[in-house]
Amino acid sequence: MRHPFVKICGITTMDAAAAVAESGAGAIGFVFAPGSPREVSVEVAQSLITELPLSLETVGVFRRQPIEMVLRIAGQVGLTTVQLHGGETDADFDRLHAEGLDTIRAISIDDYLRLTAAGQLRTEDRLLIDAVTPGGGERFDPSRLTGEPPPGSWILAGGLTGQNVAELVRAVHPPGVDVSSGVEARRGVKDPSLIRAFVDAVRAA
Ligand SMILES: O=C(O)c1ccccc1N[C@@H]1O[C@H](COP(=O)(O)O)[C@@H](O)[C@H]1O
Repeated sequence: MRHPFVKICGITTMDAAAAVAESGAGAIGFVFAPGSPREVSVEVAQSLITELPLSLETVGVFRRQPIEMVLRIAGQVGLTTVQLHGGETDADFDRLHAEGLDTIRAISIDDYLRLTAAGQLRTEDRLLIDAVTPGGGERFDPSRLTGEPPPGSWILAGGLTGQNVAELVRAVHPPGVDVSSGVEARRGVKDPSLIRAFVDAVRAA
């Protein structure tokens, strides 16, 4: 069986970045959203990325920030991928693609179901489906997705941990999973052993 792709988000230190690289995860996320307990500076993200294997997808997470700023930071840091959490337009995604960036459109489960019912969901976007408050460790009932399986290589997020991810993978079969607060020793501080345990749990599912 093919295991889901794993993204570990909110990395701010070298020991956590090394744990992500060694764990076999497919992507590492850096949060540039002001006010987040995981916010990282351009300089720190640059220094972490230079130590990472080229095979790892490097994702910048942004929330309601101008697209010019997103593009500037992506270029400075050397990101492969941009994850947007609201305020973006379809034209913003087209612009990012034109600049050679991959994208992830983060969307709450409520908005996903609403847009799907209205026939307004862009099916070409790689979706990250989350609860309502990103990075808050909040979960949603995965059975809400079973009637409306998302298109493409979508990513399940929201309150995942090394304890619950295997059961969710078996129940929902997401192509990808994403974790942030569920691999933290305390708010905003990653625990390398929890990162490794999370990836191991996904592989054991
Ligand atoms: O982590 C944050 O503080 C954050 C801030 C702004 C936008 C997104 C943020 N986090 C994203 O939330 C999901 C799920 O996180 P969790 O596992 O429930 O804690 C993840 O994609 C983070 O990138």
